[in-house]
Amino acid sequence: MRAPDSILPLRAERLGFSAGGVAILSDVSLTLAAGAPSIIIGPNGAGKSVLLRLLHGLLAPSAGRILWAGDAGRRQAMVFQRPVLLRRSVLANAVYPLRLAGVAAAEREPRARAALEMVGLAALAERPARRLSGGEQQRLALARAAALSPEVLFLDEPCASLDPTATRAVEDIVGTLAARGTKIVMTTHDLGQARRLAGEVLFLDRGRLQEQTPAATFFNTPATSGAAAFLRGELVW
Ligand SMILES: Nc1ncnc2c1ncn2[C@@H]1O[C@H](COP(=O)(O)OP(=O)(O)OP(=O)(O)O)[C@@H](O)[C@H]1O
Repeated sequence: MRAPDSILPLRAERLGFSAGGVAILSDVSLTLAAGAPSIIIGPNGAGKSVLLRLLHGLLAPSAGRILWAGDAGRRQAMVFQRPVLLRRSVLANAVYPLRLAGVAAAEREPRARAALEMVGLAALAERPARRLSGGEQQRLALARAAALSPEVLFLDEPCASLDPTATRAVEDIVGTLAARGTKIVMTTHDLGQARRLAGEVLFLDRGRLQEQTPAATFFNTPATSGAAAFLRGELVW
């Protein structure tokens, strides 16, 4: 089923990515539909970030193709492990992408402030963004993306360098966005986090998609021996 005017589902057909003659992703086919978060997990170097960058359009596939159901344009966004913030205030960082997106001037600040409120940074709006803690910076990056109301939000290891409290704050924001109807597609190293957030799990191993399975099924009865070994902690991260 597809809502009218939706950019979902997103389909990848036999996606491949090679660099310097080395295959990094091979033959990845998947469909991402609206609904609960899709969480991509797998050992170190499996190709999780590369897959996310391909889907977002930051990398061009060496093989296969990516098909959105509508004009994805600015309706999909990505937040990276280490956000790059402007050397300006928190508020200015949240306003800037709205200006780039052509949002009417009068609407920018209210939308940016609402997004800051959502991530718990409203009180820090006038602070220099680069003075924020790592967790606050990541929350600002999420606010900046959320202000654009994307239908799909790609998150690449958003909690990689955060402590448990900051991690939970980011997870709460991800949960809020998902509940509002934003499709979250996220990579993580943290199996606990995957259990907490995932509607479905995509398990990637050595550049191949081994499973795309509803989360409860994946964690209880993974279909592949590789995923079972990974869940037992037997695959190198
Ligand atoms: N643009 C690129 N050019 C060449 N090699 C790359 C490029 N991007 C990633 N790689 C290599 O591709 C492999 C997969 O990288 P990727 O970052 O997607 O893995 P990952 O699953 O996200 O790993 P990790 O869990 O360590 O973050 C790695 O061996 C990496 O060095």
